[in-house]
Parts: sequence; structure tokens; C-alpha cells
Amino acid sequence: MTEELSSLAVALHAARYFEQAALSTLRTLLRVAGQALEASPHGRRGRMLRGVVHLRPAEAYQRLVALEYEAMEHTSPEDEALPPADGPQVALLASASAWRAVVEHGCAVSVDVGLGTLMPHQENPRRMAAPLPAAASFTWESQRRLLNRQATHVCVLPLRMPGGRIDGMIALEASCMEALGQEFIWRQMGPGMQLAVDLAAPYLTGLPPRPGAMPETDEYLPVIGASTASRVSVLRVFAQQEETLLLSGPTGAGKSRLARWCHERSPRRKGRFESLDLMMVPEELQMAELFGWRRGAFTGAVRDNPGSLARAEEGTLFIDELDKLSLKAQAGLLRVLEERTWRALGDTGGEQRANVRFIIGTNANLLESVRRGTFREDLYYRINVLPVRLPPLEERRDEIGPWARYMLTRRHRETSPEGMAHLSPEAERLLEQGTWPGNLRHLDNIVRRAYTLAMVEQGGTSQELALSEAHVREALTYEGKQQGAPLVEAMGQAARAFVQEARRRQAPLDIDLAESLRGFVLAEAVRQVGRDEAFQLVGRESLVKSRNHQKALRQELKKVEALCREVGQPMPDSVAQAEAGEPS
Ligand SMILES: Nc1ncnc2c1ncn2[C@@H]1O[C@H](COP(=O)(O)OP(=O)(O)OP(=O)(O)O)[C@@H](O)[C@H]1O
Repeated sequence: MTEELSSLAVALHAARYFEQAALSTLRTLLRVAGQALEASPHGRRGRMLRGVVHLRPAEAYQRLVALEYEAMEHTSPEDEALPPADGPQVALLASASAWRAVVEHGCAVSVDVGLGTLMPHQENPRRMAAPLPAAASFTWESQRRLLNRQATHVCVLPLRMPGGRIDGMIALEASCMEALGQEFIWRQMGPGMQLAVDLAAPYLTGLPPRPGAMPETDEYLPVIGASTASRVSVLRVFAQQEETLLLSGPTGAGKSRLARWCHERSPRRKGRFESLDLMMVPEELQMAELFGWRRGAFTGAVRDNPGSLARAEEGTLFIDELDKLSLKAQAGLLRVLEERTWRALGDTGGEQRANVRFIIGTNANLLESVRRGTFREDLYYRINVLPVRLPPLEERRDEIGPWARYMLTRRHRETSPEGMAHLSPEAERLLEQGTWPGNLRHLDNIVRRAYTLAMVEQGGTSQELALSEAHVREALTYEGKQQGAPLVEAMGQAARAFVQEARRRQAPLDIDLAESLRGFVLAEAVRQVGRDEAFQLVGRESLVKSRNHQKALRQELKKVEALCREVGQPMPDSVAQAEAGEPS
């Protein structure tokens, strides 16, 4: 092993790209494991299959590299013609349960696929005293997928960073039917292999990806910048899988479109792509929207309705803004994900089987929601199988220009299908320097507004259109004015309503009751983002830190209550919910 480690150190030192470091590491691990297997009692019947490096810092996939044991001798780390990062071989991913296990235990884990067990190697695991119970964490899908590719035993080693953070894992797969249910070779190999992985970890996380051919663009993903290229390569692999894909990223970053792109590249592309945006569905209707209903299931259900799940049968269901799912509907979704069966509301017949691939979108930090108790931990782990984070536009500035040009052409073709639109270099530069809190949606809005200004200037019709810096500048200025206007106007309206009410009444309406506006604002913020975030949103994070925000909320809501009492109106729903402490 010492010799292997020193040649690995030399190879890592020479590596310029992540892929080279990954292949050198896999080659070392597979060679050492292959020799150990040969020398073991299973040597005659067992064989090594492959290794896969998964780089997933901060809970999101960045890169993948796989190496088949058989192909090992034909590739060399010095070879510039490295295997494609998104070749079919990488599609053979290790189990999500294995990821959870290495993160929870902080050490290597042996997987016995036949038994469905995950055994941490260390006697004194980081979090749990006992090995993860098989049924609780190792799913039948993982088991089936591994067995389909002959893998009976898997060793998963964490990519540990200084300080204990785990930024990925390396999975080694072997086939040995005879050893099903038995201690395999991994445990005695573990410490040596972990040393190799610890040696490689800084290179794997620090080296840039190999600059290669950019992934192809298409109508669903018309722009791919250098910074998103490696994510797109990973997504190309994930699109082919059946497991749940979790797309996170800020609002307007393009998650819905990317979900559609994945569907179009999946074996389910002939089926439907169904989208359910939970932001648009009130909590009490979420179960109904998801599962559909039978006539008479509830007041107002006058006819059957199939629901999103049934509509997506044989296709893909994209559930956006998942953090808005109520705890009750979370339980329902978990059941479908685990058992693949469901029943429409009010249906007295048998359960239906779901043949659907799920893609989940969220701009919230779900792990944080788990900590706050508003999102189920078991559901989180069930959907965190193939997580990919879409960065904000700020982190992919190289894409701003190409996106703006694409959006301009797209807008122009809506009016002049044969027309040509041109974005001046100065206009492009101005856009590139801008800040885009609303990401691609925001950029699209500005381009559309600048386009309208240019059109007006050019008399309303033009086959050839030139968008100048002045148009973009004006569109941006207009935006500044627009942003503040609705708020000021709405406050004015509230003031008018207050005065009108005071005039209408026989008794005066005390102006101090106008302070209840603060309560309305807080209740609305709680409804939109939850209690802790609501206080941060309105600049009162210090109250959250000192844990005084519940009390402050109660005080503000009391003023709303006083106003409602005074004018003889019931409390609005958002206020009543915030008061009842219901999660938003
Ligand atoms: N692939 C794409 N092709 C064309 N336009 C796109 C694409 N991706 C994003 N856009 C533009 O950005 C806008 C936002 O994209 P999208 O709805 O996919 O973002 P999102 O991350 O799902 O946002 P939210 O979290 O608010 O639902 C689109 O309306 C469109 O203008």
C-alpha cells in the first residue's frame, strides 16, 4: 500500500484537472482492492467492477467520474483523451442511502446489496451508536439498480476535508454472489483506502474541471456558460435516471426550464411533463392538486379531477417550491416516493401505482427547514438523491451577454418571425455590469422593456432592430421607479381606507390603530417565508437572534386584532395563521 500511496501522490501532484486526479485515485483504489480480493477467500469467484468519484460539496453535485475495472489498463492519467465525463458508464451511480450513511458516520461504509445493509467501518461512528437499520435507509430501488449491474458489495469512502466537512464520496463496486450476506473484503481494506482518499481529497475538490467540448445547447437550454458546463454534464447523466432529481437555486435562475430540459433528455420524453407550482396552490388544496379527487370528496368537488400525479403518468412531474408543501401533504408525497402507490381523495377503490419520475424545485434551504421543523427529515433524504444547485446569475456572469442576445432575438421573433435583432456591445456591457437579484427572469424583463423602447423609437415595426445602450439604460431606470411605486401606492391606499373608515363612523377611529400596519406586514411576511425569515426580511434579525421575535410578533398582531375589533371585521386569514403559529 505504501508504494501505491507514493505513486498516487506523484500522480496527484502532476494532475492539472479534476478528471486526471479522479482517474489516478480510482486506478489506485481499484488496483489495491483487486489484489486484496484475489488474495481473499472470495478471490476465485469475486471480481472488482468499477469505481465512481462523486463530487458534491455543499449538498449539490458538481462533477462525476467513473472508471470500469476492465477498462483500467486502457486509460492513463497522462492521456489527454480522458473518457467523457458524461459517458454512459457514469450513469451507474451509487446509492443515495450510501451518501447519507457516510455523512452521518463520517467514515467508510460497506454495503451488502443482497441484504440491503449499510455498515460503517468505525467502531465509534460520529452520530449513531448502531449501524443504520437496513430498511430505514437502503431503498429497494438502490438495491435493484446495484444488482442490475451485478454489484453485490460496495464500499463508499467519504471525501473528507480538513475540519471534517464531507465534499463527496468514492464508491467502489464488486461482484461476488458467494459472499452475499457475509463480511466482504472492505473492512480490512478500509483504513488503507481511506488514506488514499484523504490524500486525494484536496486535489479532487481543488482542481478545475478539464476544459473540454462545451455541452450542446438546444431550445430548452439555449445558453451554457463555462461556469455551468460541468453541472450540465452531471445533469445529462441524471436526466437518464429514474431517481428523484432535486434542483435548487434562487428564484428566476431557470429551474423550471432545466427540469423540462431533463425531461426531454430522459427515457420518459414521450410522456407528459407536468408542472405543479406550490406557490400557486393554497395549503388546503395541495393534497387535492397532487392526488386529484373523486366527485363528492369534499364540498365543491362536483366532478372527478385527475390531479398532477395522474396527469404525469409515464412522464415527469416537476414539483416547484417544495418548501411550501404542508406537513400533511409532505406525508402524502413521502408515501408515493417510498411505495409508488397513491389514491385520489374520496376514492374508495384500490390504490394506484405511480409510474412517474419526480423532479423537485426549490429556492429554500430545505436542510434549514428540516432544522426548523417545517420540513420532514425523512422526506428530505428521500428527495435529496440527485441534488444539483443552479447558481444565481451573479455567479455566472459569462452567461449574461449570451442570454441577453438570446432573449432579444426570441422577443423579436414573437413579432417578426423572420426579423433580426442586434444588441450593441455597449448595451451588452451595461447588462453585464448590472445586478440581477431576479436572475434570468429579471434579465428577460429588462431586455423586453428595452426592446419595447427601441420599437417605439423605430416606429413600431421593424424587421431589423438595434438595441442600444440608451435603451437598456432607460429600461433599467424605469425599473428603479417601478420598484418603489407599488409599495408607496399601496401605503397610500391603506391611508385612504383608514380615513374613509374614520369619516364613515359615528365615533372617531383612533389614529394609533394605524400602527397595525406593522402587524399586517409581519403576518404577510410570515405567510410567505416563515417566522424566522420573516423577521430577517423586514430587518429585525436581531429579534430572532435574541429569540424575542415570537413575543414581538404577538404584540404586533394584537394591534391588528384591536383594529379588526374596532371596525367589526374578522381577522384576515394570513394574520390568523401567523397568530395560530401555523407554519407558512
Ligand atoms: N432555458 C431557458 N430558455 C429560455 N428562457 C429561460 C430559460 N431559463 C430561464 N429562462 C428565463 O428565465 C425565466 C425564469 O425561468 P424559470 O421559471 O425556469 O426559473 P425558476 O428558477 O424556476 O424560477 P422560480 O423559482 O421563480 O420558479 C423564464 O421565464 C425565462 O424568461
